[in-house]
Formats: sequence, structure tokens, C-alpha cells
Amino acid sequence: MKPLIAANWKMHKLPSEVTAWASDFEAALADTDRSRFDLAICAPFTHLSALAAALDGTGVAVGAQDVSSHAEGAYTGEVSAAMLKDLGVRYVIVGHSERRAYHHEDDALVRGKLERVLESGMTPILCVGETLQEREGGRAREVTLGQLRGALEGVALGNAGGLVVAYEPVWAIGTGKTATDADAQEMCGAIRAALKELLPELGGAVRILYGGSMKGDNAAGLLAQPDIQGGLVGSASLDARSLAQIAAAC
Ligand SMILES: O=C[C@H](O)COP(=O)(O)O
Repeated sequence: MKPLIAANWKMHKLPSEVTAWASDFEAALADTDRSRFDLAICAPFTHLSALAAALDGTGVAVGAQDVSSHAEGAYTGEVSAAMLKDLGVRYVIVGHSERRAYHHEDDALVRGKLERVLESGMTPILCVGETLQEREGGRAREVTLGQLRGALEGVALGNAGGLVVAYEPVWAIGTGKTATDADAQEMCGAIRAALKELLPELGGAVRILYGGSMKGDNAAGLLAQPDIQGGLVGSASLDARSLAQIAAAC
């Protein structure tokens, strides 16, 4: 399975900075065999038009970080899946732990968002993962697989490429504490087994990403694990060279 390296810029950078970042990224990848991996940059809504223009013809996909669970209507401030699709967006992050924690997103809401993304023909990057307290309480699997089931049970998926799952242990996000290769594999292996149950035909072929302080110097070990097919990269993706270094580790 070809790995996917997806950047999540979160609420960083300005729209006017996108074009320079994209040209730095192209330069940083100049000596890398790009056929080994897929790339996506998930940016704030305000950046997406500029990003689509800057990445045009490069093969790097545009991604969004959120979407409305509603298809259309009187929902002030919301952005629909159809609007994103119209801008050329291919991937949409749903259920990121920062949205679950700071915007009270529960499994039902995440599921609604995921369904809207699928209906619009884009690929959701469904984020799941436990907090430190849940891990220390021995509940890492229960919580993570519960989020997976909450979002996916009964969802009809056309093909395996229509879904990406990102395992992001909350305690590793933005903290500099990366899960060990073995811990990350153990959880991604459990996710793989659950995906095969939930999606009998396709679960074996869905890409599972690891996210949480992934950097150039720890990416190779994580990406070598049998159930990890890429990374969802936050802080390190802000720097074009650092993201290129992670991609080169595929
Ligand atoms: O979506 C990305 C993750 O939250 C990881 O962020 P990070 O690489 O800054 O730890």
C-alpha cells in the first residue's frame, strides 16, 4: 500500500504565505523519488484556494481540517463538503482530537461529517486516539476502537481509498513525545483488525496513519511498521524541509 504523508497545518500560517511554502516544498523534494508516497496538505479554509493554485500540477493533494455535518442550509459560519470539493479539496480531516476536546465533537457529529465527505466524493481522514489518562487507565484500545466504531459502524464505503484512519494518541500531539514504534504498531494493528470487522471487503486496504510528534528523525521507524501506512504531521509540516524529510523516510 502506498503511504500517505498528510500535513495538518492547524491554525498556522497566512494565506499569503502559502505560495512560498509550496515552492520551498517542491525544492525540498527535488531529489526524492515521489512515486513512493502520496502527499496532502490540510490547511485552514481561508488558505484552500491559494493552496489549490500553488499545488496545481505537483501531484500534492489539497486537504481541509474540518467540514460541516450538514449538507447545505442556514448554518452560519459552517463550510459544506460540496464547497470544499468545488475548490479542489480531496481529503478532509474529521474527528481530530482538538475538535473533540475544544469543540465538543462526539462520535455522532464526527460520523455526520464523515458521511458528508464520502457523499461528496472526497476522502475523510478519520482521527482516533486516547488521552494520557485513558492510556494510563488501561483504556487506550477501548477508547480508540470505540471512536472508530462510532464513526464507521454501518457506513457504506465505495472503495478502500475512500477512507484514511489516523491513530493520534492525544498525549503525543504537539508534545514532542512520540509513541514508540512498538506502541504505535500495537494500536494500529488493533485498528486494522477492527477495520476488517467493520468493513469486511475493504478494511484490509484502508490506509492507517500515525500522528503525534512525527519528525524526520523518528518517521522511518514508525513508517516501517506493518500497520502504519503514513503520517499525519502537525508541527513538523509547517517547515517545508521538515515535511519533505518525513516523506523521504517512506
Ligand atoms: O494532526 C496532526 C497531529 O495532531 C499531530 O500534531 P504534531 O505533529 O504537532 O504532534
